[in-house]
Amino acid sequence: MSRHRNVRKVSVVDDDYDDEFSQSFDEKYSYAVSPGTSELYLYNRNAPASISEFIKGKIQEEDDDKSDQKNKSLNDSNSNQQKDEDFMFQMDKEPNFAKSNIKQPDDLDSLLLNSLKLKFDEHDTTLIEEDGVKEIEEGEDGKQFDLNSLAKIYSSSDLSESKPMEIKFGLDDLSKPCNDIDIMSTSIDKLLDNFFLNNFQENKNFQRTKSISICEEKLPEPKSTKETNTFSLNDLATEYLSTMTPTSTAQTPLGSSLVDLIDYEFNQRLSINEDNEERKVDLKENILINKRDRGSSARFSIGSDLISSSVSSSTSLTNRNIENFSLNKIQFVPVLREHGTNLQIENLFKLNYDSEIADFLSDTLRESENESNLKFEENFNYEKQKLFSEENKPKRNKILVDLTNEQNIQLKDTKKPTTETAPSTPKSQNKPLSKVSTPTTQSKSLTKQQTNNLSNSQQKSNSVAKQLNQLSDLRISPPPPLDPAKKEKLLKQYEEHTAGKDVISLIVIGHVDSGKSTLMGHLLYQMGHVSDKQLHKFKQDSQKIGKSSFAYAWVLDETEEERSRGITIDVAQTKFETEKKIIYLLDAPGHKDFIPNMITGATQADSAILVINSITGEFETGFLLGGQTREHSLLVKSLGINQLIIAVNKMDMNEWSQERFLDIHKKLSSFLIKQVGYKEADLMFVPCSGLQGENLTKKCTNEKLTSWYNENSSFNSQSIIGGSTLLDCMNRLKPQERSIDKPFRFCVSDVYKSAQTANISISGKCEAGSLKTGDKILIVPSNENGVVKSIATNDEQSLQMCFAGDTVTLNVANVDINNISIGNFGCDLISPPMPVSDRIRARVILFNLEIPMTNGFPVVFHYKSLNEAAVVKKLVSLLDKSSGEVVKEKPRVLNNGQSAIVEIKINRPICVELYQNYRELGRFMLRYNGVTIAAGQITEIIVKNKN
Ligand SMILES: Nc1nc2c(ncn2[C@@H]2O[C@H](COP(=O)(O)OP(=O)(O)OP(=O)(O)O)[C@@H](O)[C@H]2O)c(=O)[nH]1
Repeated sequence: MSRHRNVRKVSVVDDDYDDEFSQSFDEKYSYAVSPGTSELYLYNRNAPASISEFIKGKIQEEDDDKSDQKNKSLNDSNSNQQKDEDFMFQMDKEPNFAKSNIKQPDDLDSLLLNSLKLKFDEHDTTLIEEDGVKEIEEGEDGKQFDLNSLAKIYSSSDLSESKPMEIKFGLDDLSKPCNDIDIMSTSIDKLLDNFFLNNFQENKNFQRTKSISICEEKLPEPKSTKETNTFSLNDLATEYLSTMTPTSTAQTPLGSSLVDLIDYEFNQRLSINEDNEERKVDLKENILINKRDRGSSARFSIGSDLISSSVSSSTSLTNRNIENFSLNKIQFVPVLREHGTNLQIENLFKLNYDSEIADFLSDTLRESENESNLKFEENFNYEKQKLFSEENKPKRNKILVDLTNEQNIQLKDTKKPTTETAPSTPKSQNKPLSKVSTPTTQSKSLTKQQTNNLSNSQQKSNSVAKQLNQLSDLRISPPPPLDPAKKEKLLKQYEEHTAGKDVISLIVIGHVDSGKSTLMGHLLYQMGHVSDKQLHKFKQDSQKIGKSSFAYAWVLDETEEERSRGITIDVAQTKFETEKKIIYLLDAPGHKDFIPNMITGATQADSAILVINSITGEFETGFLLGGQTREHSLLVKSLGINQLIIAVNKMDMNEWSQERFLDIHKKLSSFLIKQVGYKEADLMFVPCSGLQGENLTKKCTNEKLTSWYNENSSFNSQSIIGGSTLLDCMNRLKPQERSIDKPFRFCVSDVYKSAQTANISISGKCEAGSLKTGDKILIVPSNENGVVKSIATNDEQSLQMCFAGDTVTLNVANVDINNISIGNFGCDLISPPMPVSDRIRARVILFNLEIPMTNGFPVVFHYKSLNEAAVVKKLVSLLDKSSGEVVKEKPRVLNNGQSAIVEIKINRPICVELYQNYRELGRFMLRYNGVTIAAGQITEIIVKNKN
């Protein structure tokens, strides 16, 4: 269901992990306890300890770990510290202890300060007071606090009987023993609850159920609107709505469906009433109205005012699936999930701007496959059409050409592109369907409406006129060859850009828990991309939640949910260089629920490391039908990944057994060669242990391995080169062909407002061509155009140019974030832009089909970072698998293992390229019911004629 996914970046080079992590929380929330500690506490469900006891335990543990010097200084002041700690402890235990022991306010201040300083690890701290609230402030070298950096002391100044003293650790919560707290597994839940509860608490007596504090006196027992202590977001949202609109009679009942809530919300917000029939089309349209009318400042959400207030400007959509939260950037909007046929708001997810929600709703509703959803789709298109109409024409200086509509395009014979005058009025098209298969010499001019738009644009800017001129020459033709002199210059620039190294995107795949993240985390550590300090922290923190074996995996598994669950959810990406290569590493999730994420990652990769769990029984599980070893290798091959390193991992668990390694090699290479279609020369098997770090970057010294795995091994072959390390295998990967001399194509995987400037940051992969700072960029299909102000790698290295194969972030000026979304493409303004269509013909290979494919077969179309609902409209012809010749026209059904040409209708127009023009962009996957059923190559792009 999740359609757009982001490839999360991992700043493994960032030395200050704490700082980065703590910044993931909104400043509004004063985390006295570091997020990590709060999390530990919350996850430790069975611990009856109060938070303070828990923290003390933690500090004790940390103290135990500290260096000798530190211990010495701590020991020197041991008695005072002990006293302070005892005091804190007593204070938690006995509500009146503080009052009876502190005679003057200063006593308390100094006691607390000392006590907290102790926890601050000797950092420079001061106690400040503002509006009766005392707060510990960090000193010069701030941001280093591990614990309690914002411990607040409320109402303590007069110590009167009437005012209870309250020391808050973390978010303002009730003091509750841990096992009474209803804990949800994601921090986002907690933040959400606090968010709502903060706002409701005064009037509504909502109980705070999911965070922590220590109070000297308990707050009055809150009342709940339910028997239980927890509330669904629905309840809260409904409550919110009734709070915000007290005069309204249209109350939405508890447990309202999503539809009710949205309907209600938008009627309120947009003043849609009975009199305004035009606007009161239906709920779904309202969403789009919101999207377009309210601009980027408005967010579609229940309680959007409140939500907006806690939103920072540099937010970003990382994933539409609630499972895939990253805590790095916090923003709240509802996540929609299906419950049978009823859609309900169930949780939150973050989103960067409004247009995403419309897309998302569109997907969600469409996927539930009922009548109203189809209606929604129509409305969506209707709204989209309206966007391009004269009256709704945005005032900004941009090109508004709906290239998806053939009515807007006139085919004409002229070989010359039109000049800079306004394009001619279109002639009507009578062809029902015009297949714009490749290559074609037809070019297209624009409609009257477009002409007007273009004329306006021309008046405003000559350069835009030039761009429009280019657009009028749209055609799906092979990319024009580059002038030889320019090509030579470009290749020279590329050589400088890469310092003569090959650039390779490498995805790490394999069955769940095979050790992918651990292997890569350890490799990055050995290569110096993770500091000892970071690793120490990962080890400590993972140990605290009983997951010490995941310490290395935490290098790449950055999100709280990934760490607590011990699985990778989103694709994490990092970059490093070897002797011969510049490697973009993508760590994919192994769990079958996250295959769409894995596919998104794989679409960006050139080669793959398939990680195998060599433990007896484990390899077999991953390899059996339904295991991800099989599925992943089939998927990556279908996506055009032709080289595979097979890391036979966890060899420490079977005593580095030669027999086991060779057994796995035999079974797997046979499968990969015979069934998946790899050549033996493109496979490299390497034994290793990610956990022990053996045979990753350095030659293994363990005799159990070196005795049989060396240059003289009798079994050495094309796919086993004895003695090679994992890094050797990476260096041995063959260089990829890059379409550097083709027109620029940039697949958008993330969009967000730049934190530093008013520009928009667009992350993604440069699939073809090149781009330099100062170049203009056209985003399709919205035809948004802007100027590239800067280019940066994901480790924030600034670049003058990017080339095919690079994964970068473009900082673009003069574009509207609302008109750019994940899955869009960036093109240059020199060559014809990328074709946009909702209908293609493709050659597909079918596998995993549980039911035969017939006309009208519903699928999810996975193309680069997009997943779109689609339908296989026609089975055009059955092909001979090896020769590709047509065996049968119009087959009635297709089955597993067959190859065919099919026509696919995608639910909305998207940017696509023909396989023969751009191999990188001509491939896609089809999934049905959560299973990948086909891989395909786009052979024709069909433009629909509405006449
Ligand atoms: N003994 C041993 N254990 C390992 C090795 N590599 C990983 N593990 C353990 O296997 C478990 C899973 O490791 P991960 O790195 O999270 O596995 P993964 O494949 O990334 O998991 P997903 O991404 O969720 O599929 C952890 O407990 C690791 O410590 C190894 O080489 N030897």
